[in-house]
Amino acid sequence: MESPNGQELISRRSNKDVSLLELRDRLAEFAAVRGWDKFHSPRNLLLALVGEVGELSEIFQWKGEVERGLPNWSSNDKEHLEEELSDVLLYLVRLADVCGLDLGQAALSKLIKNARKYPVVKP
Ligand SMILES: Nc1ccn([C@H]2C[C@H](O)[C@@H](COP(=O)(O)OP(=O)(O)OP(=O)(O)O)O2)c(=O)n1
Repeated sequence: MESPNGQELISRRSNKDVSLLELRDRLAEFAAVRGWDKFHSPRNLLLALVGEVGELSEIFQWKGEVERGLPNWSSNDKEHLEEELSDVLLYLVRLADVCGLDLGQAALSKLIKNARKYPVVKP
């Protein structure tokens, strides 16, 4: 079967909330069925993550300040950005998983810690 193109992938999207646990499990399966589990060590995943952050940075490099919502970007440029953001997220989720950590719970705890550190200052 032919692999779907970008437009087909976008039209298949639903409004269903995507959980970190679902991404974690889909990534684990993706690696397992390809025999890539052995390559997904914490260090390798960290390096892959940093590489993808570099690719993400290239999109913004030399552009000057960019308006929120990217009103002047083409759909191709937005799709490219979505892909690089996704690569970063996917490697991050996978890294947390192979480290045996629950990223969603950790992020919630960190948000609470941040709120305590930076209390709301009323004018
Ligand atoms: N050993 C690997 C290789 C890839 N991936 C997955 C995670 C990323 O979402 C994506 C990264 O794929 P590529 O290395 O092909 O990177 P790009 O998609 O960015 O391609 P390119 O670097 O050609 O732009 O594939 C993975 O899980 N494990």
